[in-house]
Amino acid sequence: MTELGTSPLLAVDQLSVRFLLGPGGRRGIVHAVSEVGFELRPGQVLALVGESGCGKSVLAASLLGLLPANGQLRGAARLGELDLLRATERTLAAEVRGRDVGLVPQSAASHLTPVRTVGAQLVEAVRTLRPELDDPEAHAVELAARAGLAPDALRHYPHELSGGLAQRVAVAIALAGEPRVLLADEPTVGLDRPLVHRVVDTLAELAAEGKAVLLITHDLAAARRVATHIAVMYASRIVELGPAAEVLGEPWHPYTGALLGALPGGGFRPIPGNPPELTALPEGCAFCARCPEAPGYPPCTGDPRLHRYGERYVAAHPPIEAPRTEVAASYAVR
Ligand SMILES: Nc1ncnc2c1ncn2[C@@H]1O[C@H](COP(=O)(O)OP(=O)(O)OP(=O)(O)O)[C@@H](O)[C@H]1O
Ligand code: NI
Repeated sequence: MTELGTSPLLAVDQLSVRFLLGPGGRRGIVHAVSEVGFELRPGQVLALVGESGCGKSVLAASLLGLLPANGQLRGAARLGELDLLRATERTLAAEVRGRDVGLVPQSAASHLTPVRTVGAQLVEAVRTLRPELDDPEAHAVELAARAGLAPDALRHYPHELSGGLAQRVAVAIALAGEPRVLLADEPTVGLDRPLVHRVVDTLAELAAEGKAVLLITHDLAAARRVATHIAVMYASRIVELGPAAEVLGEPWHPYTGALLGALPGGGFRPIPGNPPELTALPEGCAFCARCPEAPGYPPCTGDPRLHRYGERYVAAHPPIEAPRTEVAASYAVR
């Protein structure tokens, strides 16, 4: 696991994103991300899980300066020494996106040019991002190997590749700028289980080499396979955060438990009802309206902020034997 004292590559604190609907927000305000905090250190794979629309992609976009024009940001986010939320577009484009932060997009094939081989596209990424290298072709083959691709795959056009191979091409391209952080937004959507495993295993290997990975996914089974840490997001907030084995082994927030119950191993029990509208979030714990345990045990305090208990953080639902209740001032993932 992580060595203590390693400083975070990415540190997010109290980050909120609002979208104004209509001029001045007169038609409503979407609370897409609320007071989110986490830290990401070398060697960690942090899986950000939660149902569709809870704010995962908006959170990722906000870190990279890719929010739509009606988005408003508050809080703090640092990439090493760089203040991401105050960085200029020029800095974000030149130093962050594709460089310090490698992006593995959803449906990779659609981000590739159909008329050129994937090898040519990978070599071009190397030429652009590593102009100092004498032999970009050789480096492209090396990157492909690190992403689990045989050199032969590079001769193909995107449409000739399976979804799993296309995702690995995307991983290879994301590695071209030697990023310290990899951000993968639903990299396994539409893949069958063995391919899901191969893609996420590749991400885990990169973390083991010292990179930090933020894996955004609906897929708790994939998260269970490779994540060192889990952040569970519901209706714009992180409701639970901690070491993956502990959070998945003994979820404290009933939403985490409900997500696990919807897996094959949990009996495929769907979560009844729908998440609240992000334009009209309730006060307090947003999950209460759907909660199988409400009113129940552990009792819901209704406080939607994360509270810290040792290495774990949970909102609204203190563990049964809570040693101490303290609002998390920061979100050190240890
Ligand atoms: N420009 C925008 N204006 C208003 N609302 C927006 C805008 N962009 C995104 N949203 C809303 O923000 C919320 C969060 O969306 P987001 O894409 O982050 O969800 P997600 O968790 O990534 O879902 P999925 O798993 O389906 O990708 C959604 O309700 C979405 O409709
Ligand atoms: Ni998304």
